[in-house]
Amino acid sequence: MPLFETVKDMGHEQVLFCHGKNPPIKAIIAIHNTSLGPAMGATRLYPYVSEEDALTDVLRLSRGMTYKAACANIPMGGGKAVIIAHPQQKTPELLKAYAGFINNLNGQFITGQDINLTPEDVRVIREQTKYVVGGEEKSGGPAPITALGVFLGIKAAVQAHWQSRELQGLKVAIQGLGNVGKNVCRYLHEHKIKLYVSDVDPAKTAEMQQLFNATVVSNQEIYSQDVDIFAPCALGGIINQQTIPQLKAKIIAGAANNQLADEKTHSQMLTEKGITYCPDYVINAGGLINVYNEMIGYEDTKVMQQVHQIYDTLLTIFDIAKRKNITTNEAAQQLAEYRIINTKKKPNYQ
Ligand SMILES: NC(=O)C1=CN([C@@H]2O[C@H](COP(=O)(O)OP(=O)(O)OC[C@H]3O[C@@H](n4cnc5c(N)ncnc54)[C@H](O)[C@@H]3O)[C@@H](O)[C@H]2O)C=CC1
Ligand SMILES: O=C(O)C(=O)Cc1c[nH]c2ccccc12
Repeated sequence: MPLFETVKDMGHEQVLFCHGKNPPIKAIIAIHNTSLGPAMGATRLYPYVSEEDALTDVLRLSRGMTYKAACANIPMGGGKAVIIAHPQQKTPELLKAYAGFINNLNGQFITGQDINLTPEDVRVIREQTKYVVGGEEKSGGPAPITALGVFLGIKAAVQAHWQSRELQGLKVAIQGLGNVGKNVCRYLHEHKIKLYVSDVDPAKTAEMQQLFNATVVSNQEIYSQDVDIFAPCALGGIINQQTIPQLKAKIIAGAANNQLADEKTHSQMLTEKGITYCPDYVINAGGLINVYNEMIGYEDTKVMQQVHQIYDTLLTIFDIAKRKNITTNEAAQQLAEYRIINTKKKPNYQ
């Protein structure tokens, strides 16, 4: 699709193509919507196969951030950035050059750590720009809060799907046991849920087997497990034409961004199959909630209250979907767009 057609279709305000020769840098910063405040979104460094893939990823992720903030009642806009590079090409010079591009946006984009960036990388970026958040000592990073949000989302989906509060005895398949996935496992195990896990890193599956008596399965088999709930906590695009027919789970509730390979087609297929899908940007808002509160002054009780809202928001979304006979994905998008139109803009964060 021609560039402006796509951007118009998805509703982005600005897309910045960042290029430099010395050091060589290619990055894209996408600002989707700043109606509620400056655009927030962490930066992902990834060796994209093509520039088209990088653009598609950043456009979808940044729009997801707009909806994420709106659904979580965070008065900020949505953006996201990708640096097209292999992790081995990551140098302090590259990160500093990238920080220069963030500065050019004068606070309209606030970023932090996503895939393939470390807290140390964020420190390097912070030397050059004030528009980065995350990695504060006191909050312990966003992942444990994201995991709590996912756990609460699972509870909401169980309530909506089976009208039940009972978690004990349920079976959950978790794909990806990184910072979020392992904490999701911990919450589920504490509630006597049986775990089935996969990860490309055998050390991580072994740890979950040992700590929580999880059953280890391969990445190919994770989709077809005879479980109640599937929790994708690794990559995007995993709900697609190939995987949907394999699913036995009745609920999809996980942290990964961009879970649906094609939002319209695949959310429709899930609805037809009677699967309750928790829209990714609603259930994984814990990370954003955490970094936003670091920015404005962290208070545990406030963060907990905002994360617990994920439960109620999901129930509202399931209810809208049922009443209007639309997918949960469409319902979440409608809720987000309603809030964006009806919320008065806050002054800029500087
Ligand atoms: N950390 C956070 O607060 C937030 C994370 N997310 C999303 O949640 C997902 C997980 O995030 P983190 O745990 O922080 O990342 P992470 O990088 O710590 O963990 C990802 C895990 O997935 C595994 N993995 C990679 N490819 C896999 C495959 N094909 N099959 C199975 N496992 C595979 C990796 O080995 C790793 O253990 C990502 O998609 C991220 O964008 C979304 C919102 C907030
Ligand atoms: O939920 C996402 O995809 C995020 O990008 C959340 C997030 C994690 N760390 C950050 C730092 C600045 C802005 C957003 C985030």
